[in-house]
Amino acid sequence: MKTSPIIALDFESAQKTMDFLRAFEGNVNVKVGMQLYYKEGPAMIAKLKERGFDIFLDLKLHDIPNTVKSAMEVLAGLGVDLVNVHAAGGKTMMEAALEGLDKGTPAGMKRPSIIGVTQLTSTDERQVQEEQLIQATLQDSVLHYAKLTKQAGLDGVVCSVHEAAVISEICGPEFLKVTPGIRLPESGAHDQKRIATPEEARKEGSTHIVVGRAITGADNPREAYELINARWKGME
Ligand SMILES: O=c1ccn([C@@H]2O[C@H](COP(=O)(O)O)[C@@H](O)[C@H]2O)c(=O)[nH]1
Repeated sequence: MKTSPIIALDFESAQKTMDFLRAFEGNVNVKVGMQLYYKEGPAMIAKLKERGFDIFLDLKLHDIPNTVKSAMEVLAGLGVDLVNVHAAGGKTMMEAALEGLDKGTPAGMKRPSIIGVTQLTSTDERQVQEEQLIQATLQDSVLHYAKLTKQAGLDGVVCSVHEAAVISEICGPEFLKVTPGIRLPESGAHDQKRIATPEEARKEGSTHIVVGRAITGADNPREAYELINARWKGME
């Protein structure tokens, strides 16, 4: 994927999505999540590909290895650029995901990159310890999942900006650190717990930032995108 911000297309229909994208050229990255994909399916991906967008299909697969492998085999045929699984599904599940992706990628096409979700950016320290009953800090838990993801042969992780630097140290700078939870200083956190600005993401070594509501909820989404892109790339 290009290094420009990945816009989270959390819309309820193809119509609303394409209306929103009218202000954008095909040279931006977009993310299709559960809401849009479950509503519109593969036809939505085809529409976005037609317009030339790079696509992150964010379905966060988490199931037994055989099921994830078969599902990835299907997703590989869609022609998206990036897919993901939950690292909590374990190393064997992630290896199976990669196997399915390799198997399903049509001849002559590049295999989509695949990353593991460590701890959701809506999770905080208390939840890790009290709800997940993990006897470690949130950062150690994220780092553990990052190492597991790397051992399984995946291309990187979803994490927050706050863990990107330490993951780079341990897993290497080229290991993808795709970081949601991006906010401008003036915007609210909503349901996110581990938030950061585009500038912090650049300084901490995120390879990609995912931005939803700070762009889609703005009065002028194109202007918000340009501002975030400039701050992310250090052009402001
Ligand atoms: O840990 C994660 C993994 C995925 N997401 C997704 O990113 C966007 C963020 O949207 P905002 O409106 O910018 O909060 C959303 O689609 C999530 O499903 C995440 O936030 N955290």
